[in-house]
Amino acid sequence: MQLIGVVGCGLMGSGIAEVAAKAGLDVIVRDINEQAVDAGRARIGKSLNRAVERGKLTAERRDAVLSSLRFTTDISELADRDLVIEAASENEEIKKSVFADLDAVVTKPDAVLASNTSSMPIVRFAKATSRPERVVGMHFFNPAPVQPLVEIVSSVLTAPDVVDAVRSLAEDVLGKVTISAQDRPGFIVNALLVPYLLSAIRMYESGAASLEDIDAGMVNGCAHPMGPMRLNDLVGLDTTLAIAKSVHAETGDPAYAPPVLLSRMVDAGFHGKKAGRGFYNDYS
Ligand SMILES: CCCCCCCC(=O)CC(=O)SCCNC(=O)CCNC(=O)[C@H](O)C(C)(C)COP(=O)(O)OP(=O)(O)OC[C@H]1O[C@@H](n2cnc3c(N)ncnc32)[C@H](O)[C@@H]1OP(=O)(O)O
Ligand SMILES: NC(=O)C1=CN([C@@H]2O[C@H](COP(=O)(O)OP(=O)(O)OC[C@H]3O[C@@H](n4cnc5c(N)ncnc54)[C@H](O)[C@@H]3O)[C@@H](O)[C@H]2O)C=CC1
Repeated sequence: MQLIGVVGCGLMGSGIAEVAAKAGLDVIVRDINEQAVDAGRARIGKSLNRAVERGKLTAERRDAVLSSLRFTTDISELADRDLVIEAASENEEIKKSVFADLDAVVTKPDAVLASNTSSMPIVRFAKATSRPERVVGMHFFNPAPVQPLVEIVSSVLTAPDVVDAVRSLAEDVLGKVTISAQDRPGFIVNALLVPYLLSAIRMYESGAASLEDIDAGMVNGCAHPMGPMRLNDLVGLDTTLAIAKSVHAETGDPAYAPPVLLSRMVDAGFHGKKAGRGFYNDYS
């Protein structure tokens, strides 16, 4: 797998594209319009510049990585890819339509189509294609260049050789740690993480504690790198809401029900750090 496509260059797509390009792969990134493409390109450039400033990457290597990345708004440019990783917005209809489009344009019969969805059933995306056995979940964590984990999610239709191929790419080429998850709501990590993040929002919403105290509690009491309210902002509140809705719709478990405050924040356009404002309002 040398030729990689990434669909969506928001927070995760740009991070995944950066990881793949740094690993020496040829990467084409597709988003829906020039504005989104420009934002993704800028995000990757900023991340690579930061690595140069911190002495983790040479300027020459940064330039080589940037030149192995191409950006497009035309999905047909992904025709020759060996692997396409879908990282579009957490919306089932958008993702199904991306998979149907990929099925129509990606030509190699052994190509793999992967989804970075946080919560949605992989089998539904598989069924949007004529090759459901070639569809798998590759769930990276945010920020993708930093977090080691990739959850490999097999649907009931995924072929074993597809699972082996993406695991070996994630571990041997991208340098990630993998775990195997079944195609169940929230897979492994988010099944555990979502109730925690939503509980923090409920605690804040109830007036029981301030944002700062909730976060300071988990950072200083449990050695988390950031507290849950900052983490909600990092993930993106629109994405957090979509994940909660999706897992709650399937499980009916009240632990996954989105708090009203979360919906209102999204209604207001406060989508977290990426939008400059979420629960916190100190993002420059
Ligand atoms: C309710 C429903 C919700 C469910 C949501 C589920 C969403 C999903 O599907 C799954 C997920 O991804 S869940 C999120 C998982 N991520 C986390 O938990 C992040 C926790 N935070 C951290 O790791 C650090 O605070 C963090 C790394 C972010 C920042 O660390 P620091 O505070 O120490 O900041 P820095 O000193 O600036 O950075 C440390 C090192 O990391 C590098 N770095 C940071 N951000 C980066 C970025 N965006 N891109 C590339 N590199 C980045 C930074 O350069 C530095 O590297 P070193 O120089 O080697 O130390
Ligand atoms: N934000 C997070 O912490 C994590 C998110 N994820 C998952 O990754 C996926 C992307 O999330 P983010 O990058 O955070 O979202 P984001 O909102 O930052 O970016 C989504 C991108 O998808 C693009 N997009 C929408 N429709 C598209 C289409 N039809 N074709 C191509 N691009 C399209 C948007 O223009 C946008 O640039 C979601 O499935 C999310 O659940 C997975 C792990 C962590």
